[in-house]
Amino acid sequence: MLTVDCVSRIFQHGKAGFRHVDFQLSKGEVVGVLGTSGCGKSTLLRVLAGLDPNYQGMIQTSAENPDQAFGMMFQEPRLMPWLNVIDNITFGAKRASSQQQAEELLETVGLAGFEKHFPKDLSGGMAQRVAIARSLLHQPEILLLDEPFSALDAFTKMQLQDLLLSIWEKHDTTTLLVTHDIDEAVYLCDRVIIMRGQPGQVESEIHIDRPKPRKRGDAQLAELKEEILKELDFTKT
Ligand SMILES: Nc1ncnc2c1ncn2[C@@H]1O[C@H](COP(=O)(O)OP(=O)(O)OP(=O)(O)O)[C@@H](O)[C@H]1O
Repeated sequence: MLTVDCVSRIFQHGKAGFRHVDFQLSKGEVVGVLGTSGCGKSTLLRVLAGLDPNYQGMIQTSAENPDQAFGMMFQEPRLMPWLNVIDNITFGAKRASSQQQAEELLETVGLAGFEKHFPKDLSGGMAQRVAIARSLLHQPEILLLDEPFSALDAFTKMQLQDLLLSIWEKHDTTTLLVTHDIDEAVYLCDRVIIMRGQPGQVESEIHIDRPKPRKRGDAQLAELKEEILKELDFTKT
């Protein structure tokens, strides 16, 4: 569970990344964050992940061990080129069981047998699969995804979205997904938070009450997409 209570990030000279953000995530919930460029989505994820401690407000999780509160994945895989796949996944891990867990995760993401490959030998989609495995290694309470598939081609993106769905089904991982892709949000999320403005604030929330797995062409998802576009002020589409 995650509670974000009146959180703001003010940069030097009083410039705000985002302001007075409030929301909650329940166990196993997948929540999307949508908003126009510059409204503070990435800044918010950085603050939640503990990469930027200079925020105001309160952030609370139910994780007993703070090191296990968040796992993070970015738009690009951020693998270390001099380490093979398995060493990239276990890099920095302290537990003796990490090696075996990494091998299991590699199988989960469809890359069994690629343990000894180096990042230069992987496609963009394969590298993001490794990044997914790495983000799950310490069994985080909450997964933070910052536009994880936006650099991938359409087919690879759909494969990885379906991979996330199967991981959620198995692990019930609470997830916050920042995306620009409204189709992705309505296909994957239980709820979408809409941010607007500069500095950004939470403007509204839309519940995607459709059973999973969903059909990408579902007419009700198309209606929800329309609703989101209206909330974002793209009324002509
Ligand atoms: N270190 C910083 N110092 C000053 N301003 C910053 C800093 N980091 C981000 N900002 C500002 O905070 C605002 C929010 O940026 P952020 O990257 O979080 O937006 P975003 O919604 O993720 O944008 P995009 O969708 O384009 O990725 C922007 O106006 C940005 O210029």
